[in-house]
Amino acid sequence: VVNGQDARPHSWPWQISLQVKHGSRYHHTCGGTLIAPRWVLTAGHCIWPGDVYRVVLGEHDMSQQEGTEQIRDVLRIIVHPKWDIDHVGDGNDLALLKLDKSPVMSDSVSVACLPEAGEIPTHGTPCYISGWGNLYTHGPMPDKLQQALLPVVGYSVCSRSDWWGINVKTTMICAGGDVVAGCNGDSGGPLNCRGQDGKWYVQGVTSFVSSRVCNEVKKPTVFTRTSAFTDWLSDVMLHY
Ligand SMILES: CC(C)[C@H](NC(=O)C(F)(F)F)C(=O)N[C@@H](C)C(=O)Nc1ccc(C(F)(F)F)cc1
Repeated sequence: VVNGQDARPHSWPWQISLQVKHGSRYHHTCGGTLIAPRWVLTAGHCIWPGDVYRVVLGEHDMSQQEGTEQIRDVLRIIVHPKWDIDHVGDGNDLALLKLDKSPVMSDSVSVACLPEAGEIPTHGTPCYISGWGNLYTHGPMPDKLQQALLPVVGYSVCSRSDWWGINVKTTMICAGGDVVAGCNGDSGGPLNCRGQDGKWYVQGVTSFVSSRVCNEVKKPTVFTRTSAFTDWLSDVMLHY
C-alpha cells in the first residue's frame, strides 16, 4: 500500500496472508479474505500451478510472533475458469482456497461480510485497502499490515481513454488515485467499504495497478467486484 498507515492490529480480522513455499520456507506472496470458516478468497493471479501455499490468519506484524497467528494448509484451489493472466483487463481475477480446517474465530480472526449480488459502491464511497504489499513501486514490504482510504472512482470516469479505457470492466471497481494505491503484494486482498448499516463489506479483491508505477495519475487501483461473482462463489463453496 502506497502512502498508507499501520492498521490498528486485527481491525481487518478477515485479512489473511497467502504464503508460498520456496525450499523449506514460506513467504508472503498475496493477501486474501476469509469469506467462510473454511474458505479464503484471493486473486487468480496469485496462483501458480505446482506451487504449495499456506494461509496465515490473525497476522499483523510479520516480524513478530504475537500469539494471534493461526496457520492453515490449503486443501484445494479453484481459480475462476475465465481468469487468464494474459488478459488481465478481461477480469475474473479470483481464486477460492479451501482450508484443511476452520481457524478458531476470535477478535483477531473472523469471516468477512460480502455485499448483495449486483451492489455497486457509488463514486466517492470511502473504502479502505489493506495489505502487506510494497510501500512504493519497487519498494520494501512492511512488517505491519497497512491500510489506506481509497475513494471509489466510478466506472464512467475509470473507463475514460486516458484512465483505464477498455481495460476496466463493470465487473471491476476502481479506487484511489495518484497518491494512495495498492502495490505488488497487496494482490488478492480486500477492499473494505462501510455499508449504510455501519458494517464493513468486502466489495473488492485487489487485482491490478499500473505496470509503470503503483500510484500513477489516472490509473487508480483496480479490484475485482465481489458482488459480480456472488453465484460463482456460492456454487464453488457448495460443491467443493
Ligand atoms: C495484475 C498483477 C500481475 C499485479 N497486481 C498487483 O500488483 C496488485 F497488487 F495490484 F494486485 C499488477 O498489477 N502488476 C503490474 C506490473 C501489471 O502487470 N499491471 C497491469 C495493469 C493493467 C493491465 C491491462 F491493462 F492489460 F489490464 C495489465 C497489467
